Amino acid sequence: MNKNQIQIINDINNEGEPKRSLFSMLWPENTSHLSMELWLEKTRLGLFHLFVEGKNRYDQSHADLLSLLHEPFAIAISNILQHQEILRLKDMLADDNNYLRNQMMEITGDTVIGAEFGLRGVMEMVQQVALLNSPVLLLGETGVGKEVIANAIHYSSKRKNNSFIRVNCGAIPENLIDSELFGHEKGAFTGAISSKRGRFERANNGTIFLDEVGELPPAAQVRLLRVLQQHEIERVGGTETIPVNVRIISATHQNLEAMVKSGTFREDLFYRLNVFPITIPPLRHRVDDIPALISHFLEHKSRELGIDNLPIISKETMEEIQSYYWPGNVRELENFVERTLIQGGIENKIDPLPFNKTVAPENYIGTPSLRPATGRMLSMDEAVTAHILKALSQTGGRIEGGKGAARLLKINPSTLRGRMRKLGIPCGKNGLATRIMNFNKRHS
Ligand SMILES: Nc1ncnc2c1ncn2[C@@H]1O[C@H](COP(=O)(O)OP(=O)(O)OP(=O)(O)O)[C@@H](O)[C@H]1O
Repeated sequence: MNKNQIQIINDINNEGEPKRSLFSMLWPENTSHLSMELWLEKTRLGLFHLFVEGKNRYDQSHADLLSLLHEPFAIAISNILQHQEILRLKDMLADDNNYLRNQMMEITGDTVIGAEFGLRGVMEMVQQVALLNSPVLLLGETGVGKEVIANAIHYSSKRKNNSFIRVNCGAIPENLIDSELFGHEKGAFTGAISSKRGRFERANNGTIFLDEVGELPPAAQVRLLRVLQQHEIERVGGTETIPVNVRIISATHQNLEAMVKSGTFREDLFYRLNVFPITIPPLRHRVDDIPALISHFLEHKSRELGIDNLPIISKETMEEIQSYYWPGNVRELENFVERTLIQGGIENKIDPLPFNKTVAPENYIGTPSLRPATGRMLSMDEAVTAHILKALSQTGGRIEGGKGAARLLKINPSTLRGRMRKLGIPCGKNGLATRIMNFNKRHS
């Protein structure tokens, strides 16, 4: 260090202002001082000050001795400051984490629309499995709410105060999957300028959500299986094994069983993931949830877009919306609400639907409602008719066979036909479709 940075003051009265006034405020007049500035690289860390009673007590030899202590003192002070900064950042991070977790709870955990109606069965299964550590496999078409349900499981589990880490298995390039999932050490490959924790390590003590798990390439399937069996990972380029305690929720819109048969998905991995499968029904099979979903999205989206007046939806428009096929499920409905708000929200009304109903497959015949619009009780015949029509709509009008309505209703196909005749439900598809539409009009 530069010796000039140590100052010897043997008599305060020889110093100029404001130093003299400052020193006389802090120390008695009859004192000598050694003052050393502490620097680390180009950062001034502070001032180290020694004083002793009596004038003319210090000389250059004392200054030289003190200068030997400059580096250790500067390093010690710098460490203390860095430690304090780490503690401050840690507190800040914990606060941020809490805040974000609460936000997540608000967005997802608390807002599973349809939890009491169309998703009731799903939510019952969520409650059964949430507190256990068993892997869960969420099945369902795109946009049905698999991630929403994964969140609900995590936030109802004992792991809710730890991380929920989502991995979109289909969105990570194949050569980066290992490093993304398991992390890497510095220098493991070109571009690995520092070591990095993978998603499994980040999810430790929490939950990892493997979305689109059917998209995992074969090599990554093998490594995932090893983690599931051994509960430990190895970073890319690392030699140590790191234990991880992670709950696995996976999801797919694909038919994994068919993929196992065709050899594109490992059978052993399938059985490990498929411990507790939950199938989330498509939106067209729970049309009674649509009004609640629409008001939920209207409220959220209008807040986001800064639109104050919520549009009023007429009964006819709601019926039209409910009879649509919704191939993109809840996500499509959410986008539809946003688009409608942007286009017509200011006029305070929902314009005629901008979509084309003909996208529904030929055998789609709509889903009847069991809820009478007027609030009156349905007669027994009406309720049975609605129930049969609902089953038929789920089976695409099919009565017989493994995927037929009779199997769904646990009765003989001939008994079902008899009941349908008695209740005036036509058996041919065209007549059936009209019947359901009419029924919906009367009872939705
Ligand atoms: N029951 C629900 N209540 C409230 N919002 C929902 C519900 N289901 C889905 N959503 C919303 O719909 C959108 C799509 O849901 P999500 O991403 O969970 O579907 P997904 O099945 O995981 O889709 P993908 O198969 O494409 O990954 C999200 O914005 C989500 O918040």
